[in-house]
Amino acid sequence: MSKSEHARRRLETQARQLIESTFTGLDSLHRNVLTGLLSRTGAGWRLLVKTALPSDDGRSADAFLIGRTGVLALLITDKGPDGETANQILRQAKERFAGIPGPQGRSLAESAIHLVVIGSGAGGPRQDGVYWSLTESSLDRIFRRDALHLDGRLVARIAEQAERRLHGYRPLAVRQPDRAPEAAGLLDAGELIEDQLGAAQRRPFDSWLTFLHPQQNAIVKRDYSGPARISGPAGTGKTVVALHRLRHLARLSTGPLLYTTYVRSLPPVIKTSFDRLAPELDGRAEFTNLHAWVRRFLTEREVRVNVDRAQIENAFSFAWIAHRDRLQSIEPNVDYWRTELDRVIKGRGITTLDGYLAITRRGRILPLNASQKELVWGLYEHYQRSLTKNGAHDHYDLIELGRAELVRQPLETPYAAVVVDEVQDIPLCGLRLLRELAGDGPNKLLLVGDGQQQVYPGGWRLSDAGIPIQGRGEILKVNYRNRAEVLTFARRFDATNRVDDLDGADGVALRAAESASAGGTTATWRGGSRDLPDALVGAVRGLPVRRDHSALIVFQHKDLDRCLAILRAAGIPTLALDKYTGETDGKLKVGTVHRAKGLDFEAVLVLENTQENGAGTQAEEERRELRGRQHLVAATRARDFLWWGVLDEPTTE
Ligand SMILES: Nc1ncnc2c1ncn2[C@@H]1O[C@H](COP(=O)(O)OP(=O)(O)OP(=O)(O)O)[C@@H](O)[C@H]1O
Repeated sequence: MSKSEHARRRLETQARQLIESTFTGLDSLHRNVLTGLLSRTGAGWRLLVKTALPSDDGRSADAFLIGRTGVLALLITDKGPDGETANQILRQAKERFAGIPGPQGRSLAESAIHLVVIGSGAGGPRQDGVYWSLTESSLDRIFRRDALHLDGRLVARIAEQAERRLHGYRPLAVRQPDRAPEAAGLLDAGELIEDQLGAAQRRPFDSWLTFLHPQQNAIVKRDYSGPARISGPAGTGKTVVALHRLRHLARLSTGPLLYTTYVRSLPPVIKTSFDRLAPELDGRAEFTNLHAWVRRFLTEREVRVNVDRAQIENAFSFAWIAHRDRLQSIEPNVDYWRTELDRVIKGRGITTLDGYLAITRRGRILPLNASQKELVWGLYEHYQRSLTKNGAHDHYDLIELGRAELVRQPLETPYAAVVVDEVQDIPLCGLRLLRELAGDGPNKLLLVGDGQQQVYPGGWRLSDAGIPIQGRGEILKVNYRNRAEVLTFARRFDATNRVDDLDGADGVALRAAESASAGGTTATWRGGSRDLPDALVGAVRGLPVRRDHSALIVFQHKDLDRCLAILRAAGIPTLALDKYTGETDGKLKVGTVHRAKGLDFEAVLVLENTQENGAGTQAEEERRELRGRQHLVAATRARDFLWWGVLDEPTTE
């Protein structure tokens, strides 16, 4: 028998003896479960057991377990409680625990308190939405390492308060006789090592799963009579609040839930976080990007779509060849007109020249008069004709087809709640579809975003999509992600004169965000392409945190290819951000800023290429502004360490 197995058995024996001497007449289920839980107190878990056991009213928790997964109210029974009883037990638990003060002005969030019902296993583990259902044999799932997110000090802080607040419960603990009391009191050996590793930066765990700022907490629970919006600068916990709220709404409803966004890479990572926050909701919430959702929906409805990149590119090329002479005299850059077509005309769902003549082209610097707009319209018509002739659709057509189908026949089982993250990058037609999908009902639609982080050009206001927010707009201001030095660095990209709250009113810029975490490190490099390999490889090898908690972010595909070749030659393993799901795998994450949106990493390396920062036409002016926002997004992905490289030599290869 291994040493650790031996130690475990000893703790179990101690635990069994203690349970048997403390409670008489317990049934075997209670005895076994309490023994299993109590033996974990030797590794730092805190257990409080109802003194009245075995007499049981079934209307309050049998025990509370506090540990690195947060706070669990436990009911040990073979008969799962009905919804009303479960809610009552959970409510009681929340009353006792919620508001326990935590670090940085935060407090224990109601939504972080779990109800776990443990039975003998007849029905197998089951997720119910209100409670997490486990069996004696699946009890270990509570202690899974991927669910841990609090450090020992926070556990001790909650437990201390809990002991004061809980009447009718007694703390029980066992301890390894041969271990130093201070170590045995908090963590097991593996956890201790992990704690020491993390101590270097002292933010090793995701305490957002448990502690929220009072303002964040209020938004989680607020009752909105219609669509609501959360905005605020980078790293202020908008997504964190949205996830807690999704969980809160799930407990109050029965239907499916949807989290969606424009970016493909974000939903899988957010799903991993949500599964940790709400294990009891397994499968009830769907995490998918907007286009993937629409594709699946149209397939289910047997609506034929044909989105083919080559056909889209061909259609545009032919239209451009036919119209470029007229358009280049207004603005020579083809990308400018492509953006006009995509984000202004198609993205806003405009299908007539009159419609185009009537709109204000928000976010576009170059003014166009009516006759110039007519020239652009020629380009659009040519493009659209080519697509139609070939039976092809572009991504905007896909969204419009989805919306038309929803209008024709709404979903059979509507979503209980829809959360739209990074909403600033969703085209207007996408917003209209989402409104159709969620409806205007109370608490149905939550839009989360920050105009300052828009990485795709083109602009709208929520009112353009017919989404009424009046009085239901929230702004978060405390930045929890970026340590002070990183935040100060990122602020150099905050050149915006005015930040919109997504609906035409004033928002809050990054420069006005309050910083919650001191410290942090930044480093810079500037040089030519010949020196880049040494600089980049040196920066990766010198990262002060684990490589798989770090990312390299660039702004163009050609820089991505260049960096990947350098890293490959140096034998540094990488994972494309497109494939990242939030799991740790030993690899450096690599991708463009478009794939890094909404994510965060302990360390971030950014490579900027000055060739991109051209000067001259108004199109370039607009692109420079966009690039500034992209730089801001890239810099604010870093929690503790930011390396900013500037490549400023014309490439020779
Ligand atoms: N209440 C909290 N307690 C601890 N950390 C928090 C809290 N809220 C947010 N954070 C930290 O800040 C990070 C950023 O949160 P989140 O992604 O929700 O911000 P955001 O406003 O959506 O950012 P962005 O707009 O830049 O994507 C989280 O990963 C977490 O580390």
